[in-house]
Amino acid sequence: MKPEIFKQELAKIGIELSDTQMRQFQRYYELLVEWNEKINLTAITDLEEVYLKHFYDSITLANALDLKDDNYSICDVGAGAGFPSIPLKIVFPNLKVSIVDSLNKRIKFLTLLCDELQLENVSLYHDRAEDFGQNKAHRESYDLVTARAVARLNVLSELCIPLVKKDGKFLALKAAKSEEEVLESKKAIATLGGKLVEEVEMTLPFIEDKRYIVVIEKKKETPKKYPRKPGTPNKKPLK
Ligand SMILES: C[S@@+](CC[C@H](N)C(=O)[O-])C[C@H]1O[C@@H](n2cnc3c(N)ncnc32)[C@H](O)[C@@H]1O
Repeated sequence: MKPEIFKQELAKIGIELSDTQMRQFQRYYELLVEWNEKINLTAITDLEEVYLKHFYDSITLANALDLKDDNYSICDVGAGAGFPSIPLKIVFPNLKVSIVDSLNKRIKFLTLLCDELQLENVSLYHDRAEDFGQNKAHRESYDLVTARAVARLNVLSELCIPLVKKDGKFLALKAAKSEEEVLESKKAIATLGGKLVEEVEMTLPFIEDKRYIVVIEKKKETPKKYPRKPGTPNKKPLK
């Protein structure tokens, strides 16, 4: 998807990008490709593919809730090179973004990126989500928590739901087969204090790939023992 088409496709879903925002995406692309030569950030480096499969795909989260007016705090768990939260921050500058990732090289890239793009109200944390979720400063403190391509939903729920404040939402961006993952995770979601609200289905333009946003609302406090210690959610997923 060429940058101009990206702009047109976003306009179709009610998002109008300014010249400044278009320049921010262009600079994001340049830095991503430049840094990808030094540290592994993404397998996708072709301009049109980055605009579609990273930038546009990240912004599809806006199909699940209106991000325009509320000054939501959003935590992106395992954002890697910044997806989905940095494209969302460019489009919705009112968001208060926190990113937690266990790889310091990626946090360093994001520090430089946020500086170059002059993004305000972005906090970056080098930490494991399992420890971050037990940290009083972050536990049950975000309106929204999101993640893309980090783990299966049952594992991801343990990493993300503890960070969501009561009545807030966990939004998992998923590619195919999300129904299977949702079924497998139902009990874990309930154990962690969440409730499945809906699965928003959409299709990426041009390539017709299906995408899903699993929306989980936090109904009750998460029991203190979750998340368990680093590595355990992955080794012994909640059943
Ligand atoms: C496959 S990458 C996906 C990155 C990005 N979300 C995307 O969609 O392009 C997974 C990222 O999650 C991070 N990650 C994996 N497990 C984690 C954990 N337990 N706590 C924090 N970060 C984690 C990795 O360091 C990596 O940057």
